[in-house]
Amino acid sequence: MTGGIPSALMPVEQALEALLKMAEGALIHDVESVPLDKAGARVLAEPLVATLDLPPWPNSAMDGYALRHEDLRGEPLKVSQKIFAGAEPAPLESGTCARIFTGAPMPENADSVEMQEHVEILADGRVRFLEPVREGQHVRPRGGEAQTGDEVLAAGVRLGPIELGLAASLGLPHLKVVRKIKVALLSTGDELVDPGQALNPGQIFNSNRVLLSHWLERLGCEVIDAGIVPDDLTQVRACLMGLGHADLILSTGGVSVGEADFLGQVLREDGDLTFWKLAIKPGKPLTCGSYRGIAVIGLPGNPASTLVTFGLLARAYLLRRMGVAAVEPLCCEVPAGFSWSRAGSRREYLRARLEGGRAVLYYNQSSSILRSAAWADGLVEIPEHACLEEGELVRFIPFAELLG
Ligand SMILES: Nc1nc2c(c(=O)[nH]1)N[C@H]1C(S)=C(S)[C@@H](COP(=O)(O)OP(=O)(O)OC[C@H]3O[C@@H](n4cnc5c(N)ncnc54)[C@H](O)[C@@H]3O)O[C@H]1N2
Ligand code: MOO
Repeated sequence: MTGGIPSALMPVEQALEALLKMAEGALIHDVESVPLDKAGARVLAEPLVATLDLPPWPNSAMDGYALRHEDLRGEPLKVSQKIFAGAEPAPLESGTCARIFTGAPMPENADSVEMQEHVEILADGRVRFLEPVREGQHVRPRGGEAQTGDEVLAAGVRLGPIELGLAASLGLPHLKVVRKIKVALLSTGDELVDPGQALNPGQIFNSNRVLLSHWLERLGCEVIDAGIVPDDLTQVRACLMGLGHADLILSTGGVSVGEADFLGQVLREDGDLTFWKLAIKPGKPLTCGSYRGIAVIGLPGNPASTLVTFGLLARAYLLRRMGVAAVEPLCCEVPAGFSWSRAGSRREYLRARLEGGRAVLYYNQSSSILRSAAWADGLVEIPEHACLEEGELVRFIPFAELLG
């Protein structure tokens, strides 16, 4: 549909598919090595392969006594050594046990551990085992978590606290990650001023810029602040021309049909339009294409429209460009704590909170209201042309999934 103006609204899945295809055609291939403590939110560029066995030696899972199972013949055992975590134990003398603590290496010849709560210490210091001991119990075997050569994380995984902890457990000080995608962030609108400036008649504070720049950083993007551009065709065009060093131009506002909506006009007239106008509420005028070879996503300016279209569509595009496979948020189905009789032709995303396991709606779902999202835990999806009875299951997409 490049260059044309669509008459029908594009379904959300189709727009997502088009965005992911665009992203796959322009994957970021540059790789850099970053220290572990700077690797949060980055995307792993190559599989993470274990360079050692984890754990590197068998060790005790309990505070207690290490023994050789065949030495248990009903008689108490003498304690021949004490082994703390970090120690290098001597081989276990036959017919004895070793005092051992959680995480301490098992001595050679020992194959089982009994927890200290299940033994009795006799007056002469020997240990009587009060419960049957299963051979191998409470021993964490060498390589039980990973063996040398195992792929523990795939390329394209996003590095969060868990993945970084895993890399640290393998002793890796640096990780190879995909270069951050450079996103030029642009706000359009004569009415906008940034917080800290005086608010003159007719003006409003620019909330989209801060919302998106923090969000982009959480997603591992590099933000290029392209400022606020007035509603002026020449200036919008000049601004886009000046952003040729970005991987993506992400704008808000100016994509609807008003006389001052120039972002969309520039893209339609002298860029390449991939799509415009989706069957989504809020967010209908979402515009996507490229300008002089640079990808452009034009989010609608209303704050809740910006939030929904960025969270459901632009986020997936950005992650996929950095090679992330899993770009869809995990969602669940919950009973609706409301009924819905306004079947619409656009798929609707309502800001909702979970209360007693049910989704309840913020009382004002206007796309101009950001407070609704601050109140909510996530978005409830109402399919096109659907009505709902209270208690029916609805799809719920937690903000926690979208924001990270
Ligand atoms: N005749 C029609 N009018 C509108 C339609 C339509 O189909 N026909 N669509 C409406 C829908 S839906 C949306 S969404 C908006 C989107 O308009 P734009 O993307 O062109 O955005 P603007 O007109 O520039 O702004 C909309 C609204 O949002 C405020 N805004 C803009 N930028 C920011 C910002 N950075 N921070 C905070 N608030 C911002 C702006 O002041 C407007 O109130 O169009 C409808 N109109
Ligand atoms: O799509 Mo608009 O975002 O309904 O307000």
